[in-house]
Amino acid sequence: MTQKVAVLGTGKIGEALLSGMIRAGWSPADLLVTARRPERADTLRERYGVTPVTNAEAAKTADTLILTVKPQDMGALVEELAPHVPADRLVISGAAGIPTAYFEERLAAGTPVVRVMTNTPALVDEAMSVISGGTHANPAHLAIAQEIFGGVGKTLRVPESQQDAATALSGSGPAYFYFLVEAMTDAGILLGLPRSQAHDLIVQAAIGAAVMLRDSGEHPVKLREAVTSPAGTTINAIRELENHGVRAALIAALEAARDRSRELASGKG
Ligand SMILES: NC(=O)C1=CN([C@@H]2O[C@H](COP(=O)(O)OP(=O)(O)OC[C@H]3O[C@@H](n4cnc5c(N)ncnc54)[C@H](OP(=O)(O)O)[C@@H]3O)[C@@H](O)[C@H]2O)C=CC1
Ligand SMILES: O=C(O)[C@@H]1CCC=N1
Repeated sequence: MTQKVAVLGTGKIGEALLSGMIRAGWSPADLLVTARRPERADTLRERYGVTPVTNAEAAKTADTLILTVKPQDMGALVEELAPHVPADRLVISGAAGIPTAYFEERLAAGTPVVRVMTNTPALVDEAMSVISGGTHANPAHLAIAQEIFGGVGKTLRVPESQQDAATALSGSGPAYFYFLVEAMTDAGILLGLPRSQAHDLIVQAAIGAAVMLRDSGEHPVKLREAVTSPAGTTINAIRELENHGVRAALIAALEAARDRSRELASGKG
């Protein structure tokens, strides 16, 4: 961990990663951050003891640059960085959609680029980070990305051709579960429960189900069967979910997210 790492564009994902790296034992002295607004830079310095720098300074000083701006802001950032990034810097992109080739075409020839799709549970060290290397990324570069993102949760290496799908599943995934919790809490209110109680019941059901999915090794169908008693309550709910096409809606939703990730590939959004 003797590397200097810079997080460029430290917003929600950048901060989640930064805070996780510090929890995982990185020294704030080895971490640089960049922000577009001075007050944001001040907040990050006060909160984490890290050093705010300009994008150009980060490019010159850090061994590894992690780019966590929105895909729509990536073009401007890469243009600003290009004259300053020596070809031996490892560039990690955390942006949805944008392929490693985009960076390789715009940065010094031979620059190693790694693409990572993480998610917001990085804030609680439960991220799923999906990692792919570009043309010049060797196993050592991938290992650095794995070390950094492994500090905030699980990692998985995939061919870059699967990154848009991974973005639809795990990158956006937390939002689908929050959406379901929100909808089920509304259902609880319809059934006469106070909102806070409905929220607590659904959240604990979600946590219990998630831990069983992770720890039991059982297929989700088996776990669902164990809840679904013959002529019981659950099967009535499942029938309504099927009647309303929830399974088909989820398949279509994730396909739409995958397609949007592909659209973002140009960096223009
Ligand atoms: N949110 C999520 O769940 C996930 C997001 N991602 C990816 O992570 C990236 C960041 O997303 P997210 O954290 O949500 O977005 P945020 O808008 O929260 O963070 C991006 C930050 O970058 C700053 N910024 C933009 N341009 C520059 C620049 N040129 N120099 C310095 N800072 C700059 C923005 O400043 P300002 O505050 O002024 O706008 C902002 O603070 C995206 O590419 C997204 O695809 C990946 C997985 C999950
Ligand atoms: O919605 C988005 O574009 C980002 C990428 C994955 C999750 N959030």
